Amino acid sequence: LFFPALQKDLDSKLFGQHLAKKVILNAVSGFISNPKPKKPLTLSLHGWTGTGKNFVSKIIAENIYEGGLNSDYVHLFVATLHFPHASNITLYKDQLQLWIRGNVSACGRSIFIFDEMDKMHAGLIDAIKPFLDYYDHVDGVSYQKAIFIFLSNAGAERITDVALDFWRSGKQREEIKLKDMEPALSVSAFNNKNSGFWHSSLIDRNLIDYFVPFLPLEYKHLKMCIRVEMQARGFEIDEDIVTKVADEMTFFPKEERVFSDKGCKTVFTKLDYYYDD
Ligand SMILES: Nc1ncnc2c1ncn2[C@@H]1O[C@H](COP(=O)(O)OP(=O)(O)OP(=O)(O)O)[C@@H](O)[C@H]1O
Repeated sequence: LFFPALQKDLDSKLFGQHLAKKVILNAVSGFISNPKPKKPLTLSLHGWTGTGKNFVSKIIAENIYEGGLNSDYVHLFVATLHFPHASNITLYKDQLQLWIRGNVSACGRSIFIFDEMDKMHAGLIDAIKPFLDYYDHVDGVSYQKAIFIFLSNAGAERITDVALDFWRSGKQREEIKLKDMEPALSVSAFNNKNSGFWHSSLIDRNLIDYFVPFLPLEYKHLKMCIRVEMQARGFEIDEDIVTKVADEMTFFPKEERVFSDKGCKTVFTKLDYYYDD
């Protein structure tokens, strides 16, 4: 495979996401090794909160640019932070287009990450659409080497249902295939009021290259996240504390308690309690 460093990072750092790992590795290494892509790479990452969507985006960025998210060529937009007021949409739209254009003119291989896609105003999605398409140039600028990564919780409930079905029938999580997730990531799934129909306008025009499902995380994955954090803080791994922190998290569904409802997101603050001196 073309991108051994990315593979190594995903294998060692990303827990419990065999589907996402595979799709992302193929998509990114294929795209980077293609000298003349016909359109920018567009990835849409879906899943429950705290399951690794931002984390993976960071790993991708770090493998392409030194400094990762801090690189001048990597841009992160968070809908509620950068585009908070619906009344300013026209302004945001112009700014966003100028910004994307300016950055891609300076570096063709710019990376744009849009977090909270499901909270993004439809007008803003329209504003980025032309950049995602199969055009050689848009006003003299070629966007074909750029990478756009969209993050959202859209489809998360359906992804979780599929994972739960597998769990209930005693099958291994790793047996879940991409094809099992197709219904969860289909146009109809996004067309309900909860996930917003932002997606259908991108899907209809085939502007998204890959839909990447993130599975809800289990107890054992939380423990893995906690161990990583302990080591990062320079502590020996203390399995007693690992268990205590993992036990403090809440799991769903109520009866079976299989999946963490915050993913790995809050394990780190819970750890503070044990190392507060
Ligand atoms: N699958 C995972 N493997 C390893 N670490 C993970 C995983 N998922 C989450 N983490 C850890 O938890 C932190 C929070 O996860 P992250 O921000 O990636 O969640 P997210 O899926 O983007 O959530 P949200 O939908 O709420 O934005 C990460 O920075 C990482 O340290």
